[in-house]
Amino acid sequence: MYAPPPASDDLALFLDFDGTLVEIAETPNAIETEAALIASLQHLISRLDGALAIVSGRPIAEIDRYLRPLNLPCAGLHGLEARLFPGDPVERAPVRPELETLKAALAGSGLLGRGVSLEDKGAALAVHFRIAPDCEPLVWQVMSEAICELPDLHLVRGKMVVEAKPAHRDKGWALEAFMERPPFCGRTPVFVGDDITDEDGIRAAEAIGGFGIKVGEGGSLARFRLRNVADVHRWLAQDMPASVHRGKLRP
Ligand SMILES: O=P(O)(O)OC[C@H]1O[C@H](O[C@H]2O[C@H](CO)[C@@H](O)[C@H](O)[C@H]2O)[C@H](O)[C@@H](O)[C@@H]1O
Repeated sequence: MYAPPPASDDLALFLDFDGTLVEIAETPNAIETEAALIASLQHLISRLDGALAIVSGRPIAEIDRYLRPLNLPCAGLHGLEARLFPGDPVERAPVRPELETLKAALAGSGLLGRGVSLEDKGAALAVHFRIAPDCEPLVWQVMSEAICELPDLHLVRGKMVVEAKPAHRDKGWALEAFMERPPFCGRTPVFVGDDITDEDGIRAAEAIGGFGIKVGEGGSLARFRLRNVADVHRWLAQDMPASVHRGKLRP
């Protein structure tokens, strides 16, 4: 895999959040967003005529909070939430009652509180074990046994996390939904991401004539690779005037 070409003005850019735009932290709330990143995104939105979207496993409300004052086209919860146009209300998939059964199984497992934590995102659940990596096999076992009885849900692995969600939406669906509409349609889609769930977005981009950029190590369908979050920031900031690069927002 090679370094990507500079971002040109005819792209539609789809950016994962954790591990791509912000460094991975010990817990979900411990991440930090750099002011220079906000400035780069703002500059790119104008260069790409608005064809830039965040596609994350987090809820859109959190993305908005971390990227304030930006309000971008965004897909959250791996596509279960979508805001296709900036400023629109967020469209949300219904919360499946099966998730309550899964929560009860997790509560009864004794895992929570031993360094394993539950992130209840409404329509999706994430079980984190970054603080207790030895618990990974048990987390997977408890969740996959519970899921056997709940065929409408499926499990996806992420970085030190197992997530449960309905299978009908993923990051590939999100990219395709954006690409049907202006200002994305007619452009070359590029998906940038670091995690297993980003491969759906990368596959969708490549399938319609675009390309993927894998961030960090590990196998990927992507044609291009950037080493880390800092390299992503440098790639996004190419061709930016120095004043923007230093993190100065336009009024
Ligand atoms: O699709 P993404 O934007 O990459 O979001 C994926 C998940 O990110 C968060 O968890 C991950 O990042 C945390 C902060 O760095 C880290 O502590 C955790 O171990 C990672 O799995 C978020 O909490 C999840 O809801 C997202 O699905």
